[in-house]
Amino acid sequence: MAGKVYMGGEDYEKEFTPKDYLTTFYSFDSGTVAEQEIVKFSLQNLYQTFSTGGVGGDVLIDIGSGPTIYQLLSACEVFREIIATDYTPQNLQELQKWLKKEPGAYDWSSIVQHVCELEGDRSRWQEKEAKLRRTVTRVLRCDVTKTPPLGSAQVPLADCVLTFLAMECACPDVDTYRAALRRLAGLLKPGGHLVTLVTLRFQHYMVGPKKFSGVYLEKETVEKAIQDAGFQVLRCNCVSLSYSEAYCVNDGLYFVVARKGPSA
Ligand SMILES: C[S@@+](CC[C@H](N)C(=O)[O-])C[C@H]1O[C@@H](n2cnc3c(N)ncnc32)[C@H](O)[C@@H]1O
Repeated sequence: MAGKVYMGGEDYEKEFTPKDYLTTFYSFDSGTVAEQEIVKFSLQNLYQTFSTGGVGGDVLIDIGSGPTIYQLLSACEVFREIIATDYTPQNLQELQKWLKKEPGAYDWSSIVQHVCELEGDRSRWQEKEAKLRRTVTRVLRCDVTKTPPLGSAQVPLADCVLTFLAMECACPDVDTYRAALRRLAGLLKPGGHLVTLVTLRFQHYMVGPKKFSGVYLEKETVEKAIQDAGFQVLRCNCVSLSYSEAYCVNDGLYFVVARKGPSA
């Protein structure tokens, strides 16, 4: 329906079309400049975090994975197991299509090649894809507004929780966002890492013709919510990058690496 703004769980299940989302935001080589710059910013920070940044370990849980795998490409070199999660069943199906190399799966090769270039050898991109497929062991439903966020799934405490561009879409207000971060802290071992990218001053984004809203967050609100959830911020990178206005209305991006304190 023209003009309707979608928000939260049920709307995602009914209205979110993975392929529309992927072609708008992840066309990369053939896409729009603003979206390409944001993917490059994400990949550079993820590469740094999971290489010289020293974040690694046994299990990484990706919260709100959506239909995307770009956020896992550097992490798969330093984690034994990755668990991808999302609210929306059709996103999990899209992920499985790529993981199982099924017909119609999204072509991530230009982004995979970019990550391999960052890591020093662009030619190993097919090896990298195979490595990621081996490392993602589970694809689970999740709802960050519920306790526990992964429902009845039995998962070990993780060494890292990754969540990119999801929490601001999942939470209608700051209190829900703060509570959701505390739930993510509960998924981590003490000393475990939170790695997150948040769109600042987010108003809405388009998935095909559908408009989805979320919570409007300032940098300071994100930082305080992370600290109040029991994390110590180790590294942050706030930039004025914004999406093409036709696709998403935000003003800036905030990348944060934080560590769960002993008492959290
Ligand atoms: C903008 S997409 C981000 C996808 C991907 N992480 C990326 O970096 O492009 C937002 C995602 O949040 C998910 N989501 C919405 N509500 C959620 C909730 N309550 N719990 C977990 N995920 C949710 C949606 O299904 C969607 O995949």
